Amino acid sequence: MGTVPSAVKHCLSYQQLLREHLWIGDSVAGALDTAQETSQLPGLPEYVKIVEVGPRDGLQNEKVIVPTDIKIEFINQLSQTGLSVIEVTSFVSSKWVPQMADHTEVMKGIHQYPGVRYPVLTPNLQGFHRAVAAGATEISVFGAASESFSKKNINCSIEESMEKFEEVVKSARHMNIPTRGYVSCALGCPYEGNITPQKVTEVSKKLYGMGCYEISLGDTTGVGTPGSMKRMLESVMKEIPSSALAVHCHDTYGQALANILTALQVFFSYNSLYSCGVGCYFSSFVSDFICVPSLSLFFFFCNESGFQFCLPFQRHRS
Ligand SMILES: CC(C)(COP(=O)([O-])OP(=O)([O-])OC[C@H]1O[C@@H](n2cnc3c(N)ncnc32)[C@H](O)[C@@H]1OP(=O)([O-])[O-])[C@@H](O)C(=O)NCCC(=O)NCCSC(=O)C[C@@](C)(O)CC(=O)[O-]
Repeated sequence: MGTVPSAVKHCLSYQQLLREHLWIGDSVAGALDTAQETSQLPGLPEYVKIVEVGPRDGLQNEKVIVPTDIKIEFINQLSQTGLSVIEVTSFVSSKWVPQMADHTEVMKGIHQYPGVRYPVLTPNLQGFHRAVAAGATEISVFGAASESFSKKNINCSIEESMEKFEEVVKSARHMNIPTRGYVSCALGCPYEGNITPQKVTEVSKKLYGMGCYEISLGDTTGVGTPGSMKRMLESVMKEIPSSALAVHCHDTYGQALANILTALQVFFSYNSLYSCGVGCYFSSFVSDFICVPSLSLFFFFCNESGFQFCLPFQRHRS
């Protein structure tokens, strides 16, 4: 893809880039289009769903508070790119995550495009009720496979977190609100180091069992490798159908794409044998959009230096 910024390659397939002629001349695009559009790489999914989490996972780490209207504009522009799911914000404590203090304003302020879903993070019932009051129609609870990370992130043990999530999922179900579940530290923990695939499986199974429709397995600090990704997924897939799994790979050490490729291959091989559907996330680093919010969204991906965002994928097989 020549000089197309690498972060852009993370979010669009080459077919989509060519089809929409974003930077590439019509003649080149046309020539490649016919030959490549119909072909599918063997051993890889035909379709991948991207769930954009930049407005939440990216912005939550920004040191300078991003103005609410910029966040809303960012989300509105993302909505026009063809994404089907955009994670908007988190209903967490502003003492812990000041960047998300405007969750209600952001949720109420965005334009909700038809066909796009806008989930938000809710760690407990308090967050859930606030999210619903702000108009959220899909939520995510977020646990961890590491005790230390759970305590530092949401101030409770894994077991306590499961009790809180159970309440949230139950309330959500009564209101016909779908819930996703995150499992952080699926490939390693910043405090404990190695995390066993068995522990990831155990936590994932609990979240799935309580009613989360999809489990997103997070390589929170980007320490994963294709080998550890494969081992972890093979363990989790013994308990949870791959159609209900996603991966969320931070690109801290430049391994996200390799890890995602591995996840897609593992999901594909299982799907070929069994049923359908996969999911995976990846993240990248972006920096420019805050400075140039009025430009086309894709200009925002030019520099790989700023904050992080994640793009979950999901595949459907016919
Ligand atoms: C979980 C809590 C809220 C517990 O908060 P807490 O302080 O531990 O809990 P608490 O229940 O003892 O409550 C203490 C105070 O917090 C308030 N409170 C209680 N709940 C809420 C709420 N929902 N929203 C707003 N306020 C809340 C509550 O009202 C009370 O207020 P006070 O009486 O002191 O004034 C807190 O620890 C927190 O906000 N943590 C932040 C977690 C977070 O957002 N982390 C980053 C996202 S997770 C992530 O990035 C990983 C992921 C998903 O991306 C996947 C991956 O990469 O691996």
